Amino acid sequence: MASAVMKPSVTCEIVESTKEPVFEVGSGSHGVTKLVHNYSIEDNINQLFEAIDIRSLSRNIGPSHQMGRDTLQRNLSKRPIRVGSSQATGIGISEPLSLKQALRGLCISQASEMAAMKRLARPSGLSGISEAGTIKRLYRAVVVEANVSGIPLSEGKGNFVEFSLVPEKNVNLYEKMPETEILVDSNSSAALPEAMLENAEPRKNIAGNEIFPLPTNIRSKTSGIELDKNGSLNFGHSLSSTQAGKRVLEVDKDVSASFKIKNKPRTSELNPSFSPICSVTGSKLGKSANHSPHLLKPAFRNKNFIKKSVKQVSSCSSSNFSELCKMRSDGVSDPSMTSKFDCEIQNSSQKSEKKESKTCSSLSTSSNLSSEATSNVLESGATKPKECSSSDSRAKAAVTERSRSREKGKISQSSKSSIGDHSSTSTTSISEDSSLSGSSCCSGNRPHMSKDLRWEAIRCVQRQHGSLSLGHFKLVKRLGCGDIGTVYLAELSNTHCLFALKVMDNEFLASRKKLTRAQTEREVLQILDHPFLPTLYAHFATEKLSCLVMEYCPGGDLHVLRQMQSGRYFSEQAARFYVAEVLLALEYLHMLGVVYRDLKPENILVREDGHIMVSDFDLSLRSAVNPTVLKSSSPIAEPEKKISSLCSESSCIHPFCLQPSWQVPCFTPKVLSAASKTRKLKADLAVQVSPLPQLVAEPTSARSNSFVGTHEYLAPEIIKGDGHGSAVDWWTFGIFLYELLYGTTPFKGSGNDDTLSNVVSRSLRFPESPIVSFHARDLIRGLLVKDPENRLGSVKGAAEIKQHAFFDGLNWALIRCAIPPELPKLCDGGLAAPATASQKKDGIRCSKDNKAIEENVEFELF
Ligand SMILES: Nc1ncnc2c1ncn2[C@@H]1O[C@H](COP(=O)(O)OP(=O)(O)OP(=O)(O)O)[C@@H](O)[C@H]1O
Repeated sequence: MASAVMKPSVTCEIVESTKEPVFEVGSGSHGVTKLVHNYSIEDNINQLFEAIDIRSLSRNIGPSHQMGRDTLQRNLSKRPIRVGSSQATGIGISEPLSLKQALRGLCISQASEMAAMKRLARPSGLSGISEAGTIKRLYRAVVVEANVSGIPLSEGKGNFVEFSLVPEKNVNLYEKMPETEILVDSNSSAALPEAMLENAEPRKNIAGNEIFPLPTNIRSKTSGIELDKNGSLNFGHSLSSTQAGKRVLEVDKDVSASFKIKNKPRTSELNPSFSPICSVTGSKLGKSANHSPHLLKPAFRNKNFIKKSVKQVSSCSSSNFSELCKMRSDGVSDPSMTSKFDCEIQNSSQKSEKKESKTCSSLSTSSNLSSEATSNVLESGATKPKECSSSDSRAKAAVTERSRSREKGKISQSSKSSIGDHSSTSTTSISEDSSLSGSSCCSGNRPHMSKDLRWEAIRCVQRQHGSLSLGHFKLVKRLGCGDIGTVYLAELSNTHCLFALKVMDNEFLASRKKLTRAQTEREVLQILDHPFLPTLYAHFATEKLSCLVMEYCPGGDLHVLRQMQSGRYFSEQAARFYVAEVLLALEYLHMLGVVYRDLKPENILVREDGHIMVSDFDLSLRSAVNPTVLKSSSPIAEPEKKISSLCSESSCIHPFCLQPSWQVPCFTPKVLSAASKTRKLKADLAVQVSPLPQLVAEPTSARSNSFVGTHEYLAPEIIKGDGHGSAVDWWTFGIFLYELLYGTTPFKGSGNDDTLSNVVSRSLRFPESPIVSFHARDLIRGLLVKDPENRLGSVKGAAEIKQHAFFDGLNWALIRCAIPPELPKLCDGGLAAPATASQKKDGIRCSKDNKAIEENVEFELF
């Protein structure tokens, strides 16, 4: 019986095995292993590794036995397991050097892919990671090309042996989050803007999915599940919809530069009966999933679940979008499911076409709008929806539930209004089509939302009815009204798909010279595809009305949310989160050549999951953008930044900070061969790092003389009429941060004129209370520099601002997966914050609106 014996000599040899005969091992200083039994290759390789293990162990057994025992213990605790075994009793790998020898010729990329697959396949609670260090984290699974390793193989047994090196120890999941990875669906990953990916290095696994390292304190947005500090699972936040506190101030500025202001004063009182802030950590998602009829983001990638859902799909009525939508809201996100949906939808549309709409498409028939009335708003040539005898009871129930869920109360209104004057603009207008007729689905080339079933719901209606019209929507409630139109929560009939429907009166727009604004908004919306910006699903127009079908954002806006905070200001942490997301949205807009110009808390809507959505683009300035690659200044020029960026924090944001666990093994195998080496590399980099070039895509050529914005947010150069460009967004960004932190804007005067003069001439002051960190104040100071040339962000745009110390430790690339600040409790249905008396009227007015449309009387738009 062959057995392996460790010789306490310098050269270790594997001589014999006391167990089952596996190897007969040749002796000698080289320790050549000779295969004498035709056991499985797995066993052979395992044995080889045992031998390596033993050999390396023996090296440690020298003069001190104690040392040898310690090493043995250490190494035992790192033991990986055999292929296919769930027990940690297989091969032992003790030292990186031995491992390197043994694993020469490994296919590293395949190894890491398999590691990722295996980790994902394991129950999360068991995904502990041993202390074996970087090498074992990244080499958990390897494919050994046996012939490269010098192991003779039996013919016909194949040349590959798969090893799984998995950790044995279960550890606190939360602690080990930095070492885990998130699987991002290949399609949705495309949604990550490049700016957000600058620090994370995704790699593709076998399935073609991109894998990103997952740092501490993150959750999977797709699953909606997050981990608290104890490692226990919480469900995603939901926030009540709060359209109420809109600072509505209608401002018209005619060509002659004077402007009329209809000021609806901003009351700063909240209804005392409104519930104070309370944590929603817990079961919110489940609740909102039940009550809120709008679609949730794709959820779990759970095989079983998907299978089950596929069954449901195949058995569901092909014409019933409700089912499809519901299933999507239940979390079906698998691409295969989408194609399945597509098939079903295709079939459904074909079938229903064949049946000449005799079978109930009921897409518009259960609408509140009567067919007679809808004929008024149906565009010319559109097929008039047929009457349907049976309405969708589930849709009705959902709507009833929603209307029941409207909470009562009173909320403050904002006095900040947007001033829009394009009269003197020198904007480069990029217009696609200005015709106000026809309808269009805007799904083209939008990877971020491509899996969203709402696209298909709209397409389905278009297929069935030729084009989309107002008659296909049930208006659920009025969300609010702006300078150029009124926004409704609307359900695409019979689909459970909710949208924000912005309805604009063409005549009104023309008479107030606001057609350009409406057009700008549509054009900007059409090019957006970003997690923090709204999706435009479709737009259509009649002779009388123009409509934008947008993504509905149920969480209200930051102005209202701020007033719900104690002290009416956000904590610094919450403010940092919101401004960071806004910054990414602005960065994306600037890259598209869009200067936003209307940043204020009122325009920052909160999604159900607590992340933000920047809205309202009618004041945007569009221009060409010239991306420039700027060479960073030398590390000597910015010693503080560079060195501080090389910190030990796993969530460091600085592009120069190379996190060992974030390295892509394919490119840096040597760096990752041992934790100590990585540490050394990191230390070396602190000295040697050479500056990387930076991509700057600021629309620096954008110039305008328009007097646009909101008084308290207007940049000095706008007020002075000096002409302005993208730097105005960094000014407003400073005011925005100030308001979130202090609950007021810095230059607010007793009236608008006062405010404007303060903006131009008064120096920036910070109140003593609340106490705000130096970094936050420093950032505000940098942004609120009156001369736009010297303003932070004016040279390198968002990239400059992102590097400010206020954002230290923030993971830009994965912020959309970060846990948003706690939100006030959702009211039932998650649709609305407390309704004001006027809102209560709105509820009634909603139905009146429909009536108004029906009767073609003055539609309450403005
Ligand atoms: N996608 C959306 N989801 C939910 N609510 C929305 C959405 N878009 C707009 N709203 C709400 O509808 C209201 C009107 O929005 P709109 O953008 O038309 O006007 P505004 O913000 O006052 O801008 P402006 O007057 O500058 O056009 C706002 O209170 C806003 O909160």
